[in-house]
Amino acid sequence: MKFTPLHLDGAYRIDLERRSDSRGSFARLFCRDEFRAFGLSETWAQCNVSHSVQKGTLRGLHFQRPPKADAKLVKCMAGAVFDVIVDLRKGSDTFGDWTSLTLTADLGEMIYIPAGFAHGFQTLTDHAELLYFHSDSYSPENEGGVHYADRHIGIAWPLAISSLSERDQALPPIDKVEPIG
Ligand SMILES: Cc1cn([C@H]2C[C@H](O)[C@@H](COP(=O)(O)OP(=O)(O)O[C@H]3O[C@@H](C)C(=O)[C@@H](O)[C@H]3O)O2)c(=O)[nH]c1=O
Repeated sequence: MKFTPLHLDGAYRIDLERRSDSRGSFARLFCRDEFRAFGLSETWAQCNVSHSVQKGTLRGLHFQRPPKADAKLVKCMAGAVFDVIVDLRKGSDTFGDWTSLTLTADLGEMIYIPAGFAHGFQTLTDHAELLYFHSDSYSPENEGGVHYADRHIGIAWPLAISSLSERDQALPPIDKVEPIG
C-alpha cells in the first residue's frame, strides 16, 4: 500500500499495490502493521456500504463526537465520487479547511480520515458504491454535521446536486458547530 499525506494533517490518500497475474489481481485494503507505522487506526469497529443511484447525489458532511469520534477509511467499489473532508478539530491550525480526493472503483484509491473531521461526497456516476471502515461504532446520539454549502468552508462541488437528504439540507453552518475534541 502506498500512503500519501494530504495537506490536512493526519489525512492520507492510500493507493493499492495490486499483485497481478494471469488470473487478475490481489491487493491489501488494510494491514495493521502498515497502518501502525503511520500512526493510523489499527482496529475497525464497523464496516458499512452505501449505494447512491443517481450521479450528482450528495451525502454529508457528517462526523461523530467523543466519546464516539471515529476515523474512517473509505473506498469506492463502483463508479466514482468526489470525496471531501473538513477539519473540525479543536485547536487545529487548519480548522474549517477542506480538501478533496476523487475516488474511483477503477483505480481503487482510498482516503483515510482521522477523527475530528467532517466527511461528505458527491457521486460522479450513477450507481456509485462506497465501502467504509469505522474505528468506532455508529452512535446517533453523538452524530453531528455541517452544511455542505457553507460559504465559509466554500467547497467547490463539481456537479449540480441531484439528490440530498432532508437531514443534510438542514445541517448547520460551521459557525454553529462546536469544534471536535
Ligand atoms: C451511518 C449509519 C446509518 N445507519 C442508518 C441510519 C439511517 O436509517 C440510514 C441512513 O443513514 P444516513 O442518512 O446517515 O446515511 P448517509 O447520509 O449515507 O451517512 C453517511 O454519510 C457519509 C458522508 C459518512 O461519512 C458516513 O459516516 C455516514 O454518516 O442508515 C445505520 O444504521 N448505521 C450507520 O452506521
